[in-house]
Amino acid sequence: MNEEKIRADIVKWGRSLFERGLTAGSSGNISARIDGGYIATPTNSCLGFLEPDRLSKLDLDGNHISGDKPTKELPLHFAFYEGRSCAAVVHLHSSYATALACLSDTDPADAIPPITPYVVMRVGTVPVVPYTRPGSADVKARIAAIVADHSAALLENHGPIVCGASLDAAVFAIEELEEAAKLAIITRGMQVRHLTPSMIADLNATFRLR
Ligand SMILES: O=C(O)[C@@H](O)C(=O)COP(=O)(O)O
Ligand SMILES: [Zn+2]
Repeated sequence: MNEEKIRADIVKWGRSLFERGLTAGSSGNISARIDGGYIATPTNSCLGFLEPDRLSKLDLDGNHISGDKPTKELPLHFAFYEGRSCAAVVHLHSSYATALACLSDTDPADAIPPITPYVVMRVGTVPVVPYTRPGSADVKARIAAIVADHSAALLENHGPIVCGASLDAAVFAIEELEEAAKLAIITRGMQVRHLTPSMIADLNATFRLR
């Protein structure tokens, strides 16, 4: 949780996610724990062009200490930090996960069908959290209702959010969530073989990163 390393990693991952088209314009936000607080992306910043010294520094209560004004989604990020043991939170507007968040027939309790092992191992079951306006503190109660059992969610009509035990883990998980959402969309209406409950239990027992 070295601050300089976290700042460099947020810039590195932000650029990588942006350049691969996983979030566009000034959408998305990233935060990570450091000793005594957090580093977060500034509001209205483009993840592709972050500067380490301009990232927002917060104390343990989320108060802004230095750097540019933080993302307006701090209530969303803190709902994960307060509800679960995690070290980083990543929110994107990636296309396929966001598409699932917009489809009215997505299962709100289990938005990503378990059709490959990796999504079970890295992400787990993904609920859809009812719509709140971006930046609204109302999202806190909605996340609080699911966060004990889930490290990822789809924000209804908005996009995916994931937390992880490290920034790398959170990024890998949201990338896998996007890939699994893509598979779910492109195989819609086809005869898809799902992993069975016993296959999922075996994966969870063997691999699941909590
Ligand atoms: O969708 C939104 O407006 C936010 O959730 C978002 O993605 C970017 O907001 P900022 O981090 O405040 O720029
Ligand atoms: Zn957003």
